[in-house]
Amino acid sequence: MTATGVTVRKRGKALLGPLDLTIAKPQTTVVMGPNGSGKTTLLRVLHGLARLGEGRIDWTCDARTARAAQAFVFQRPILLRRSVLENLSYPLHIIGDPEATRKARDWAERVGLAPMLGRSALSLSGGEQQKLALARALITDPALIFLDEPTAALDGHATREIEALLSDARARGTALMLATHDLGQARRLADEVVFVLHGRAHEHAPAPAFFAQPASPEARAFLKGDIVA
Ligand SMILES: Nc1ncnc2c1ncn2[C@@H]1O[C@H](COP(=O)(O)OP(=O)(O)OP(=O)(O)O)[C@@H](O)[C@H]1O
Repeated sequence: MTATGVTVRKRGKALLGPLDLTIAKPQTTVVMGPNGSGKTTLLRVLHGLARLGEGRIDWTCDARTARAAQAFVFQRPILLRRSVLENLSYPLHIIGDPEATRKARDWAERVGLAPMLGRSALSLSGGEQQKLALARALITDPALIFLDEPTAALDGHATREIEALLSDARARGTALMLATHDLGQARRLADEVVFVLHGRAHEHAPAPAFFAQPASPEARAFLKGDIVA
């Protein structure tokens, strides 16, 4: 994926950009940066949820095909007012997969939601809901998943479970693009880091290099926990 001169505006105000970014291979790209720097807007515009102002976003295939092979997981899971089973099988039913129900049961087993298949998704705990949202994103075997602060509202146990699912997905070749405020999570999961500041990709580096020796004073300050404005 290559983003060139990407901007997003809302009522004339620049929310993002101009931003240039190339993600070369399936890996875990962690997007970090201060509040309001544009992390969410970046994920949204790449996935087509925010309207592109100027610039272009090129995928290795056409944009429609690329986006059909992507999923987006939000901080607060957006679930159907239906059972866990129906939520899980929904993306497969949409594409007419005859094995939708069997695959949904398999995934429920994998993520520990098998005993809750018949329950309303909205009756689950926050951690269970996020596991469900993630399993529903993974069930179609997407090429790329965007995750916007997926564990920000969760406790340590639920966070660990979500991170294990993300590591599994990554090991199976799914690319992940994850915005997080959690420095520990970034260190645990990132192959590379995009540090966003004032709507631009201020730094983009392999994770070990970024954490050991960030290039800019702003990234150094951010990693130290200083306030970066
Ligand atoms: N719908 C909107 N209308 C107007 N301004 C918006 C809207 N969404 C985001 N913004 C503004 O765009 C800028 C980028 O916001 P964005 O949510 O992408 O940042 P972020 O890095 O994800 O922030 P946070 O870490 O606080 O979630 C901010 O200045 C924000 O106030």
